[in-house]
Amino acid sequence: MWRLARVTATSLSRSRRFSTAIPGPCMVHKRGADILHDPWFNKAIKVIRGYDDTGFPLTERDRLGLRGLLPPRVISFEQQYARFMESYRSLEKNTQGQPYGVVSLAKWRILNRLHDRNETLYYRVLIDNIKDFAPIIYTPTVGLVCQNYSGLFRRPRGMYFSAKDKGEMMSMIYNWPAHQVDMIVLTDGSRILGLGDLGVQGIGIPIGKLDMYVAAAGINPQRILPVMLDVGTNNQELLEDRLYLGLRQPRLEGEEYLAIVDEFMEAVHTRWPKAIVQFEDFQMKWAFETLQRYRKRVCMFNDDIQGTAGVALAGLLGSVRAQGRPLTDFVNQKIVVVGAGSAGLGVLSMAVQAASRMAGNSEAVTRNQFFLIDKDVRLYTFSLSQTCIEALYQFYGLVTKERKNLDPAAAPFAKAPGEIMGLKEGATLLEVVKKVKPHVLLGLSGVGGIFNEEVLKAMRESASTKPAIFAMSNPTLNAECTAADAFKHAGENIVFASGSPFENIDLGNGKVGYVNQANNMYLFPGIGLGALLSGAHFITDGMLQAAAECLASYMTEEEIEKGILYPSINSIRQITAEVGAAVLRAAVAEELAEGHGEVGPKELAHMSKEETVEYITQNMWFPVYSPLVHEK
Ligand SMILES: NC(=O)c1ccc[n+]([C@@H]2O[C@H](COP(=O)([O-])OP(=O)(O)OC[C@H]3O[C@@H](n4cnc5c(N)ncnc54)[C@H](O)[C@@H]3O)[C@@H](O)[C@H]2O)c1
Ligand SMILES: O=C(O)C[C@H](O)C(=O)O
Ligand SMILES: [Mg+2]
Repeated sequence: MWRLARVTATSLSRSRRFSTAIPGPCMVHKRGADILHDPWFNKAIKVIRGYDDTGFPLTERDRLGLRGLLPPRVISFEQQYARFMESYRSLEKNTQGQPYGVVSLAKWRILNRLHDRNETLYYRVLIDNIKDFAPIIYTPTVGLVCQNYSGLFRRPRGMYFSAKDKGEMMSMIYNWPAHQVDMIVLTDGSRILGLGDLGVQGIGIPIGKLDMYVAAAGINPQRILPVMLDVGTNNQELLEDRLYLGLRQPRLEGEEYLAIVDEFMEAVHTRWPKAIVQFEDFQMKWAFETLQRYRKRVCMFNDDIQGTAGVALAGLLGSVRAQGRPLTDFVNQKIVVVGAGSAGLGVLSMAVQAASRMAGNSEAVTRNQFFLIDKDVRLYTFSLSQTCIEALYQFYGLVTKERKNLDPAAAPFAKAPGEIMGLKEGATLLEVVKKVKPHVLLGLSGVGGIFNEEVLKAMRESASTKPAIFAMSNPTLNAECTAADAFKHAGENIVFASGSPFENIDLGNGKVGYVNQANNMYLFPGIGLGALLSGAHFITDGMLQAAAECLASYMTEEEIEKGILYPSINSIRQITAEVGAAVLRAAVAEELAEGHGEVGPKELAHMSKEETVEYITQNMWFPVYSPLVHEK
């Protein structure tokens, strides 16, 4: 089977290059066309011009029954790489000026075709060009892919467990060909980015997330598993779409729903007890419920709640540093959070914990600095002549304890009457920003454009010398505001971060408005990798806190001063190695680390921080062609 390619730690300085990996000989038990059709072993690629470029040396052709199945010319991996990149760049040129959706889907298709044919080359071009390709195989384009799923995927990826498979999952799980699985990303398609319920089409999210696990954390692509729990969909458009490939029924609810998740989790834990399970893009009520249900039974975490919380906390601490204030000044920051969903409440809960630890006071006291805005639905009755009309009125406003049907998960963050500076229950976002003058305005609402010109202008009166605008909703069109609008209306001295990537803004006179990507991609790969290599059976708040603190401390003073709160995506492998080390060392400190492979708990406990980073790095898979036959 495939061996982990070794990558020396020295190559993992903050520059990006990796030294050459030293592949071990790898036996393959397939022959002839079966090898060409297996993207894991295939060394041929099809470029746009339609002919095969092939990297199989003559020895392998003779010994693996490939002679005559390929054109005679053997070209190197580097030549194949250059050929693919040439095809990609010419696609970019030929589609210039076409609508964003057309261009990004065309780019996704050429990458997906390579993924289907030659995984080694696919992951190498992804790792080497992560800044260009992450927005295509991940956010924001992955949202478009999910919306157009039925017409896009050529080769099925991952596994699908549906409500019709009840009672069958324990046997189904053995249909997956890999004996070992390290990372599983699971969704039920109920809240795909800010696009809502996309049913079975949401499988694109686990696939994209796991591509980031391979690219950022060096998880071996033969040991990943994207999973869709298809429990139906409430998306009427999909139910009526004759091409829809999922169950044509409304979503399961209550115990029926949980029974499906339980059965899947039991099956996967039985076959791969050490696999890490990441829950992704579940609607809020199930996101919280499943996290509490499984986090003490399986090594799992919910990325939208916990991964996002860590990334946002790192950005909040960075925005304190950007004001030239000591980190402990975080407890004096006034923060407005728009969206009390799985992500928004996850962020609030981690931020309150961090602030109350810093201030040494109760979480109740600390909550004063946070203001939460979310939807409220009120029943109004009007009398019209003899008839009485009842109408449901939905609006978005400040969450206070006076709110009638307050979601229990949001209750801890509801303001008491005396804490709202004269504001009323349901005060609008603009009223809150004008009155509170917040240091930070953070959006996780899923609704594009709600940080409108008035709201952004009101942020000019912020109590902060560097007001922070975090428009974290995805994909791009769902961002609470664009980077250009933020710098234009809130002023040039803001710090800005968004969930989807925007280009930096040219402010004129040589000044640049730096745009950060506040996306959980900076943490989930390190959380998964650190938990995996630690051998811990659970992912604790302490491990997640360590991940967030590692990300928060990663940036240098000069980067922070420029308004750069997160690392460039080009250094995502370096930050992932450090986050993974922080998570592993937290597991050791909590005596949860049982080791991984030949490295036991004692060795882990004796590693210094630097040695832990190196250990993590040494275990990052890197794509190179391995010999498929022994030379002699
Ligand atoms: N940047 C990241 O890393 C990251 C991480 C997780 C989620 N997200 C994004 O955040 C968004 C929300 O994700 P979620 O899981 O919390 O979804 P969710 O559906 O659980 O929560 C969204 C919340 O926003 C509220 N809301 C909607 N419109 C609003 C408005 N105008 N004003 C105030 N509140 C409003 C809803 O009532 C709901 O409570 C999505 O777009 C998602 O893609 C980004
Ligand atoms: O998927 C992402 O880009 C981040 C996050 O998990 C989200 O749901 O938006
Ligand atoms: Mg998500």
